[in-house]
Amino acid sequence: MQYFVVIGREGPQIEEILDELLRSLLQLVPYHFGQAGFNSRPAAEDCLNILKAQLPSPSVNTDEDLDRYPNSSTHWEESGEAPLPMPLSPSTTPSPSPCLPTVLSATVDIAPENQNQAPRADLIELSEEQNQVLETVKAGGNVFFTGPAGTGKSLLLREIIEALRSMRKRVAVTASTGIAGMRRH
Ligand SMILES: Nc1ncnc2c1ncn2[C@@H]1O[C@H](COP(=O)(O)OP(=O)(O)OP(=O)(O)O)[C@@H](O)[C@H]1O
Repeated sequence: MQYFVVIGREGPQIEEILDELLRSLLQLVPYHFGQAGFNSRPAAEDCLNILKAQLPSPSVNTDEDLDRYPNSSTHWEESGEAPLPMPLSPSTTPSPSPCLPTVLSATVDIAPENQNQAPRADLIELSEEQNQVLETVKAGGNVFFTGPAGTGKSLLLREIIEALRSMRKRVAVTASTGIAGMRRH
C-alpha cells in the first residue's frame, strides 16, 4: 500500500489510494500542492505532523493565490528534490519540509467551469483495452465497446471525443434513451 501526504485546501492530509488522491485533486484545484509517497502509514503520519506544525492555517489563502494559477493545465513531474508544499499565501511560503524526501510534485489548475466534473482523463492513464479502443477509433475504425458499470466507458468516450476533436474531426454524440440523451449535454 502506498500512502500519500498531500497538501491541499484543507491542509496536509494522508491519502491511501490513488482514487482518493485523484478525488483530492479535484478539491485542491486550482491550488499548487506538493505531495510525497510513503510505504508505511507511520512514516506518512510523521510527515503529516511535521507539515501541520510548519504550515500556516489554510484559511489564509486568498483570491490572489488562485489568480496565480489560472487556466486549465496539469503538470506532473518527477523530482529528485523535496516537493514544495502549496504556497498557502505569498508571504508565508514555507520552506520544503525535511520529511518530504522525493517523488512527485504537481501543479493542477482546472478552470472553474470544469471543477465539478469527474477526474480529468489526463490525470488517468487509460487501460490497455481503453487505449486499444481509442487507437482503433483514431485510425478510423468502427467500434462497439461495452462493459459492466464503472469500467471506464464514459471516461473512454470523453477521451475519444477529445481525441477526435483535436484531430479536427466533427463529432456528433447521440444517445438511445431520453435520460441518456439529456445527460450527454
Ligand atoms: N483507466 C482508468 N484508470 C483509472 N480510473 C479510471 C480509468 N477509467 C475510468 N476510471 C474511473 O473509473 C470510474 C468509472 O468510470 P466511468 O464512469 O467512465 O465508467 P462507466 O463504465 O461509464 O460506468 P457506468 O456504466 O456506471 O456509467 C470513474 O471515476 C473514472 O474516472
